[in-house]
Amino acid sequence: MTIPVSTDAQGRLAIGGVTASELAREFGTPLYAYDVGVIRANIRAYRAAFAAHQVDYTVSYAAKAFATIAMFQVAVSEGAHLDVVSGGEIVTAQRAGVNMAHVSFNGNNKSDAELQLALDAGLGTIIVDNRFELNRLEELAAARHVVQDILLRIAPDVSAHTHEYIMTGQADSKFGFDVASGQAHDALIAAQAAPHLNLLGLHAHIGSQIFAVDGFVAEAQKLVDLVRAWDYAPQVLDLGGGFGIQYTDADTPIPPTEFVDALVSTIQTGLADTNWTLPAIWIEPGRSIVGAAGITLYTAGGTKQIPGVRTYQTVDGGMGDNIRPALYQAEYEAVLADRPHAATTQVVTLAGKYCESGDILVERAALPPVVPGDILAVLATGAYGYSMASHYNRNPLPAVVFCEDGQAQVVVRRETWADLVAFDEPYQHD
Ligand SMILES: Cc1ncc(COP(=O)(O)O)c(C=O)c1O
Ligand SMILES: N[C@@H](CCCC[NH3+])C(=O)O
Repeated sequence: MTIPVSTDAQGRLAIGGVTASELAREFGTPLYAYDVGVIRANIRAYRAAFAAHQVDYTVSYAAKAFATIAMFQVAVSEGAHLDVVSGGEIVTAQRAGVNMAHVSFNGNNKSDAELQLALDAGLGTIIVDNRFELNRLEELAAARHVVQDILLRIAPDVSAHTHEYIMTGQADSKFGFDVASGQAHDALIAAQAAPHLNLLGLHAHIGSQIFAVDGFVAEAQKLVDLVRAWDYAPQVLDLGGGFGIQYTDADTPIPPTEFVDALVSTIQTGLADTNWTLPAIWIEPGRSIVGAAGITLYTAGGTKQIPGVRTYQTVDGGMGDNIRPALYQAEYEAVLADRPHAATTQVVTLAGKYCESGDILVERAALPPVVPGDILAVLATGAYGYSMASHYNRNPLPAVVFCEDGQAQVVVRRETWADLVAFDEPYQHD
């Protein structure tokens, strides 16, 4: 195991000061358990990194990584703003009591209903992705006699080193205005001329789970070059999210200060010889705020040993609560909750309970002996686990519990089998 874990006085895995196996006993499994202190520390680290530069900045938590009322409350209590991508995330923010002026709205195909909700809710910034949306937003804002602050999302044509499906900044992307064809410049002119839109600046995002600082430097430089070429002094440059975290020993995470220092210095240096006010620098981290804070607890089921091939160790969850291994070949580490530091004696494949051969949580999990009923913990599942969960095979979604200072609180209740059929209507055909 390479990921550091906390333990209680008996050496058992602890989450926010609560013993993991006790969480499992009290709240059942599968269970998403979060150490709230880690979420707070991650937000503080980004904010401190910016504060050290004395620049105008905003750290917006990218809600898509894990969107619940409780999470939004914690994020804003630490001074983070929020970046949302759907009507559902906007309504969750409203229910969490988030100041809507601190919410930005991303997305490549926002519906009319979502844009209307955003305007009516008074969202601070809408990050306009394409020309269709720019025109539509102007019409909707005009109908309401409001002026909406916007950023233009630019496709920065930076190919980040990450899985193809989570790479978004290259030119051939469904996101943002293309620069080379002149679409981005046309959008700038149109946005500046739109009476009900107030252009604050530009946005870009290069992808997710990125470790190399150079991708972010290239992205910041692209935006700097662009605003210089356009002779346009932006009030805001938003560099998106995508900062990588450690899932296994193959990952070498970079501290927030390194990313932030590189972004700030690229923008400062790049604009040093202009007489412009330095734009506010915004970022939108999701995974690096919540990923390491979350652990999924499972109850071990039986094993299947195939001599000379492998041993499957089953658990009571799987691809319905964590689709990332099946979708991106994502890797995780697992520990036995009551003996996280015990010597490992076997390498098993941690398999879920879903009707799918690809329902594997950890391909090669080094573990001590496991017996049915043991609690297994998959580490660093806080981002894109719950938020990408599904009801596949009609399995209910697990509960989410927040742990802090030795206290545990359910913040999303466990679904029941009855919940699963609650929206179904019988078919009546005469
Ligand atoms: C526009 C935008 N901002 C922020 C994020 C958050 O990314 P991450 O969770 O990797 O920090 C994403 C997801 O990749 C995104 O598409
Ligand atoms: N959901 C992806 C990342 C995509 C981020 C959204 N643009 C993951 O689990 O890694």
